[in-house]
Amino acid sequence: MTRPYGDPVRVAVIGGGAIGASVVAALREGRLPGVVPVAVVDGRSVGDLGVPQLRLEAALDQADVVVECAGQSVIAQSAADILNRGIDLLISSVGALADPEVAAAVRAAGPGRFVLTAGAIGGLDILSSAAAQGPMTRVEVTTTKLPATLVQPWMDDADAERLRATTAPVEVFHGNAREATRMFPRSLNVAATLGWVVGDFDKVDVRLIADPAADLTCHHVRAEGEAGRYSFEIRNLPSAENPRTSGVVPHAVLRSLAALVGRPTGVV
Ligand SMILES: NC(=O)C1=CN([C@@H]2O[C@H](COP(=O)(O)OP(=O)(O)OC[C@H]3O[C@@H](n4cnc5c(N)ncnc54)[C@H](OP(=O)(O)O)[C@@H]3O)[C@@H](O)[C@H]2O)C=CC1
Ligand SMILES: O=C([O-])CC(=O)C(=O)O
Repeated sequence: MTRPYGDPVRVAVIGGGAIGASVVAALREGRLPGVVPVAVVDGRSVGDLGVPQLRLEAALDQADVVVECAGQSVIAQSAADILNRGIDLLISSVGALADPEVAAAVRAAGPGRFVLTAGAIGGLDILSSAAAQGPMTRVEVTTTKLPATLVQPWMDDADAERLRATTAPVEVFHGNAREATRMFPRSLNVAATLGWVVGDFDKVDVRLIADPAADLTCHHVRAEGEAGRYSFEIRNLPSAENPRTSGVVPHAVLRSLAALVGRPTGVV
């Protein structure tokens, strides 16, 4: 969307939960000068976040940029439409792009631009550069979270209860990033982000561990290729609002938003 030089960048936030509410609050406090929140969109009432809660259509009428922090269905259902309207899109639910049809539709849409936030992890810059130098031969991530945060609607009651009650670490998933983010859509977007960065969701080997002692959420990334060998261990404090999500994620989203609107903060 074209806007006169110097006009504020208007942001609609989809998802007024742990990430979205923090992003709206930070923007209202002026964290990114010249970037203003104009609407929040959510399927349920989010209370008073200081901006109107609108339906998606009404929010898009007012927005230069959409920040998605709701869930993968929003990307599957609305990303192409948002981009086709010339609105830029920042994606948190990166796992949606592990579906080849969704990824193709998003890549083909425009003139709006889309970017993915690094979210809960880091090191994606060097992995992206390394994958550009030559194919990665090994990409692995082991994520460890509190058991209750990993219960899924597809689990039967007995399995869900066993998971909640576990007193020792237990592996709940081992497979590739495409399958990982489909089975744990609100917990393994990081695995999909690694897949996107190295250009192959199926190459990323993902282990998900439920650990009752995991006061910090851990993402241990190991990768190897022609360019070198990499290992990062990230330990994030879970969000107080939603322990499934790392507390740092809204700050990553704000950092990505700064870059998207052309005001990157230092290291990019
Ligand atoms: N890239 C990364 O590193 C990370 C990405 N994420 C992604 O961000 C998403 C949001 O995280 P978080 O803020 O912690 O989650 P929350 O559950 O706290 O908030 C999400 C909000 O979005 C709402 N919502 C869900 N689907 C839609 C929809 N189709 N339209 C409008 N509103 C919707 C939810 O409503 P309801 O509860 O009724 O569904 C909820 O109010 C996660 O689901 C995940 O996909 C999260 C963490 C890290
Ligand atoms: O916040 C995190 O640590 C990771 C997460 O939920 C996700 O990747 O979906």
